[in-house]
Amino acid sequence: MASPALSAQVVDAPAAVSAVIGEEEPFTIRVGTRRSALALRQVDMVIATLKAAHPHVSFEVHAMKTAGDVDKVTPLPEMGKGLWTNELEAKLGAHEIDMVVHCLKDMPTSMPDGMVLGCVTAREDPRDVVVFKAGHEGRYKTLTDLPEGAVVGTSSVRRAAQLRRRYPGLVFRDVRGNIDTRLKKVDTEAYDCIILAAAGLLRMDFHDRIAQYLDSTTEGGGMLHAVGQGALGLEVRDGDERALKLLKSIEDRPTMMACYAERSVMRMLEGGCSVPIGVETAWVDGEDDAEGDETTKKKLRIRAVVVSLDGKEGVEAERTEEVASLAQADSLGKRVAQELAEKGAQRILDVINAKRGESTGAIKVSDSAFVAAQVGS
Ligand SMILES: NCc1[nH]cc(CCC(=O)O)c1CC(=O)O
Repeated sequence: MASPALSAQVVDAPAAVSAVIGEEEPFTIRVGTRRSALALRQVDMVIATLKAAHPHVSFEVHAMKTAGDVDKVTPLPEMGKGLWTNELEAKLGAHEIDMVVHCLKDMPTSMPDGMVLGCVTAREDPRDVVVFKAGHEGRYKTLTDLPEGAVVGTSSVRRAAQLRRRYPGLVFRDVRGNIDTRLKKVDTEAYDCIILAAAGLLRMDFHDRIAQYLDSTTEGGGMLHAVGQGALGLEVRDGDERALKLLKSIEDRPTMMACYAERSVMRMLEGGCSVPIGVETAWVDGEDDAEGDETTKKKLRIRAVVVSLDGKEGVEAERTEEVASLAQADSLGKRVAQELAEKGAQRILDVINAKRGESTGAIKVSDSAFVAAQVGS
């Protein structure tokens, strides 16, 4: 990516010079986004990065509400897939916009026909965090400090189920709404703390509300974050080469590969509905070879867990492999899903499906599902 200083020089150059150095014709990209403060902040960040690298391109923000923004009552797992994305994708398909900036974690793991995940940008901290009620911070530093019966706000089955497993004395209660709403609710309603993604809080400058970061190494019982959490996914129409080329310049390849692996695990395990699955990926040093550090291959380590709704059962898997392409990231994810299935994830998913009834469709991890999964979809 060009540095902002270099880009500024290109902008200031006379037209003739621009032509000589191959500067392109100006054009406009219409960028779709949700209307929440976080979504708008994210779209601003993406546009700022794109503009720095491509000063000849203009950007227009088209903000709109999605089903997830409108219906704040129906439990999330019952709202089906694409509750944060469908309306935006319809506009993209109708050529009313050219690109959508999503929280990658809100994007279904299979892309609709005619759309592609053009790129994933640099990831914010992917971890979940604990935010205590204002005034509680003095008394409690971590979840372990909370007394029996303390109320934890989260509407995420993944979060509640993992934490129930580690902290059976805590009570879990739904909390919905944008970040501001949830922070207000923890302060004023009957919650002792809430669990949120670090990424949203950090992007909205609420650093000071973060009391504890939760990950697999958390003392007293950690948890794994959502697939794609903390990353932004930029979606465009398949075949829109101009937009795709633009996105390539701001892609973060290691993040994109890690997220492909995470999404692949989830895609293999889900059927008609969402699965309480946590993941954690890291690039770790591979074997040193004779050439020394320069050629040391980085390996991708992925941990994953599938938990039962009551938190009583959990199936975990971990693999570390060399990954140098999106297809390899995808296969790593499939192997992790296969391992989870072999260890009993299917039993947990069957119970969840039975509870949710027939409307959501059954989850089945079968060999045919593995074969049918599209690499890179
Ligand atoms: N719709 C929920 C949602 N989608 C993305 C984020 C956080 C930001 C991110 O993961 O990139 C959140 C809020 C939360 O989980 O606390």
